[in-house]
Amino acid sequence: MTSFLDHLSIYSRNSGRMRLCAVMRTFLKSRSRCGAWDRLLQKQSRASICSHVHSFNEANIREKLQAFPGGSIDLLKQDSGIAVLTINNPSRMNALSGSMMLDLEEKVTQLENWTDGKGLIVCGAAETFCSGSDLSAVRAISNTQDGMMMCMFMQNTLTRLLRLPLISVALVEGKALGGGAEFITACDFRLMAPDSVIQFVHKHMGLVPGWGGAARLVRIVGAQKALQLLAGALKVNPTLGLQIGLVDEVLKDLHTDMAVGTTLKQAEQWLSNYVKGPVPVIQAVKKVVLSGRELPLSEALRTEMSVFGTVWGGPANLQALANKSKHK
Ligand SMILES: CCCC(=O)SCCNC(=O)CCNC(=O)[C@H](O)C(C)(C)COP(=O)(O)OP(=O)(O)OC[C@H]1O[C@@H](n2cnc3c(N)ncnc32)[C@H](O)[C@@H]1OP(=O)(O)O
Repeated sequence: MTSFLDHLSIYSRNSGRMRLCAVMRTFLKSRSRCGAWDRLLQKQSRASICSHVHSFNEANIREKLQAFPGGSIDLLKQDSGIAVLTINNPSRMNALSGSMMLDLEEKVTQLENWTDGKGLIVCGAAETFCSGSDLSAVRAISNTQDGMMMCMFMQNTLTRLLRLPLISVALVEGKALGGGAEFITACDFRLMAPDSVIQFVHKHMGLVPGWGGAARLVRIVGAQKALQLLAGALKVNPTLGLQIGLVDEVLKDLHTDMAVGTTLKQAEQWLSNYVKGPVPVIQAVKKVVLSGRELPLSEALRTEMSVFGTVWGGPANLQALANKSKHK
């Protein structure tokens, strides 16, 4: 547990004012009766890490965010076990308004409680992904304290999104800019439509990522490439995305191949390869990979064992044994 908490100490190094680390330690230690998985995962953030932070008034930030309405985050949970989360604010290229940030958190909570879920596709409405934070809200809360509160709220929400026991994929059509580029790093996989672009434009805005996008990007593409993408504010097209490992697949061009269906259909098809099978097994797969990704080895091994215990001798395991499965 120590090392995981040490990861969190970055908050206290970066912000003398907020003194997050000590508070988070106390908070997470108070949960020590739960398994490693529970400690790691989202239930802590439901109560919200943020609410335990000195000088972070969650009600206050909610009120502030609510003052910037527009757009919505729509969630469709399907019988297939794949949900579709749509960033919906087309008149602003799906920029995230304050109310959409609140909406996103509410939808993540719903997904945390979705016991039948296996997969998640995150996409944007009207053939574009997301142009980042709504600039009118950014302008209005440009003081440091409000900016940091918004940043923490979004970090918390996107961390919970990434930690869902669902296999998630971002479907990038059009543009994923700024916070939109950060958003896609909070999914397990990324698919790009042929003419789409991912760009961490933060540098051009006099910013760095704040929604956890830099930390996640380093883990996805490595520190060298992440530095290039952020310092150069490079435009990542599908070819570059594939080359650096930011993108897992480029979708077929709808204009040249009418048979492939919509981009969403293509994404569902792609994801279906990874979510075939019983819910407990698919969720267990996500859990062991997530703990391997986030925890120190010794703790990841312990978590893996406890997750293993949930499927060993379970219905799917017994069925496979009874069928004398061969894997030719
Ligand atoms: C920690 C988070 C950091 C951040 O996310 S900071 C925000 C970073 N994002 C940006 O700076 C994006 C700025 N926008 C753009 O570069 C361009 O609008 C973009 C997305 C390339 C689209 O260009 P075009 O296709 O030419 O379309 P356009 O410029 O006419 O935009 C259509 C309407 O959408 C609006 N829009 C686009 N991005 C927005 C945003 N982030 N916040 C608020 N409004 C935004 C834009 O103002 C325009 O509205 P209107 O038609 O002029 O009323």
